[in-house]
Amino acid sequence: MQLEEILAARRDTRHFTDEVVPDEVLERALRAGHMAPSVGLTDATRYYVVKSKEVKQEIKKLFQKYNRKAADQIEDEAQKTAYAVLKLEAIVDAPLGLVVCYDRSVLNSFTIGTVASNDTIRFSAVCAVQNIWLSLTEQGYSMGWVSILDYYEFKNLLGLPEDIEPLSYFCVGKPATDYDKQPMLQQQGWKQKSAAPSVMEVEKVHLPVTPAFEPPHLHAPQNELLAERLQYIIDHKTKPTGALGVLEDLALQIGKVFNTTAPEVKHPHLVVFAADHGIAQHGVSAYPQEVTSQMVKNFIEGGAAINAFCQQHHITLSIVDAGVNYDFPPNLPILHHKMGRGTHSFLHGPAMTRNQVHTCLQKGSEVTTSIYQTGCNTIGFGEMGIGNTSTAAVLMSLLCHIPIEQCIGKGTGVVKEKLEKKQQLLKQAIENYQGEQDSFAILAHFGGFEILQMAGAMLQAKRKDMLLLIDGFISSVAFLCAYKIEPKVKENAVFCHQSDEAGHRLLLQTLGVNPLLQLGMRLGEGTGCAVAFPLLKSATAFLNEMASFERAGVSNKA
Ligand SMILES: Cc1cc2ncn([C@H]3O[C@H](COP(=O)(O)O)[C@@H](O)[C@H]3O)c2cc1C
Ligand SMILES: O=C(O)c1cccnc1
Repeated sequence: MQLEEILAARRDTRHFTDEVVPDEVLERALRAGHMAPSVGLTDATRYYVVKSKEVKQEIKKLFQKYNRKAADQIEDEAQKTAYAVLKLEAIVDAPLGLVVCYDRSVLNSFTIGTVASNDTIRFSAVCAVQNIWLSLTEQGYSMGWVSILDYYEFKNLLGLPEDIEPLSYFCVGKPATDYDKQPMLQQQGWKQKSAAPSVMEVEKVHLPVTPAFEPPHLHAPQNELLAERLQYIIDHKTKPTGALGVLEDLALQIGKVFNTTAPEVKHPHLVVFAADHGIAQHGVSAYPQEVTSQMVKNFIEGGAAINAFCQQHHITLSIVDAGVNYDFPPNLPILHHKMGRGTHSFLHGPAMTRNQVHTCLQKGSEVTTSIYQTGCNTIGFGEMGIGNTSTAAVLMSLLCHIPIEQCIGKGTGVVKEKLEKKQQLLKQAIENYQGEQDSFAILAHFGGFEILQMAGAMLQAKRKDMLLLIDGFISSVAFLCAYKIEPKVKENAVFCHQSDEAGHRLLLQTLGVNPLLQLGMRLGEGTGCAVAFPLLKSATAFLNEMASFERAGVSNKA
């Protein structure tokens, strides 16, 4: 067969005969895969063959679980019915299964072509898949790509080593049909393939113009007279002096921030900034990177912890895609401020550029402005980003000059060897850093799109005289970044909860602040802010509603 013929005949196949695939056929196909280009000559593509019926059956169950999930997402009834009859896999019926994987441990040392995106390792595996597909077609066989799988569960099911990531599962065999020489989905009337490739010419460049982020111009210093008046009112409520403890400090702070003796929390809002981290590729989290995008969907569907607490306290929730490694549909109800598909790993090079730091601060600031315009005066900051306790730990260490060991915690639950690996990697990353020591250089090198957008949002909230609710470890590190730019941001910040993440207590101490709660939580998402919210309401309630000694006719102390 000529190349053109092979290309035209290649089909994503779901219907196979039970004819065994001879070893020579598979070997020839895998040799073709091995001839495919690989980024930086990494040769990181790995193959696993599945022949066992039992293994196939378990993989099929996983497919069925996710296929049900996919079907549930279809709203149109006719489309749902059409979808139900499509055969989208042949896991059990195909004589052979092939798992194409890539070994991400190649990222542990310098690898050509991965500086901009380590997706290139995965893309290399895809090139191998296409070669295998063409070789099988040439030999009279075919393959089907099973993409409806949860890769994390799939990886666990196969017992793949930690650094081996599955690209997908492929059904291999002799095709039982040629689908009338067209893609199966077209033959079945699901969709028509476009007649010709879509091609356009780029005729000019659009050079980025990033205005340097302007630190907030603050209004007049906080009003001393007002502070005295507030303290007087608090002290003359019908209670022993200081008897409402922390609520008194909180009432004083809220009054000062809102510049009134009768403060009210208006349209409270919680923003979760989500982004991915290149460092997650090195296995520093107990969970895979896909969880970030999956949790964003969970936030939208209302299923996360922060949804429950926001609903409980009537707090409006917004989600920002600050740089998740996933392309969300543009019509998803999130704020699209994507800086990229995750930062680069900071192990050997910078996570982002200085320009990106400025853009993050700017975009974060825009998020707050849009929320402020809804009449909100109280804003909480949460985050979601697999690997972000690592980024946060390094930023804390370098910005506060605290040894990294004291900043690292177990994050999502890394223990024993994995925790040791996290410690080693982060130590190594800091040792590898040869750049300047100013805050912006450090922020650019170690990054965190969501952390810096949060910092920008906090600075703008200060500028707008809003009350800032700070959550756990990561939110506090974002605050630290904002504080390095404008220390007065502290006047407006309420530290809601001391997380169980190891570095948080020390960070709060270093910032000289006291958290409202310590509930042993270590989640993030802004949950600490939401849980502490009733305390703010109690603070304003006693200030606004309690009688003074004079009004109630109660005798004050002698
Ligand atoms: C299901 C799930 C929901 C979460 N919600 C917040 N995080 C939290 O855990 C992550 C940080 O921990 P590490 O650095 O170990 O990855 C962040 O995404 C944080 O928001 C979650 C983590 C998971 C797994
Ligand atoms: O305190 C936090 O913000 C935190 C701790 C562990 C995991 N995720 C977030």
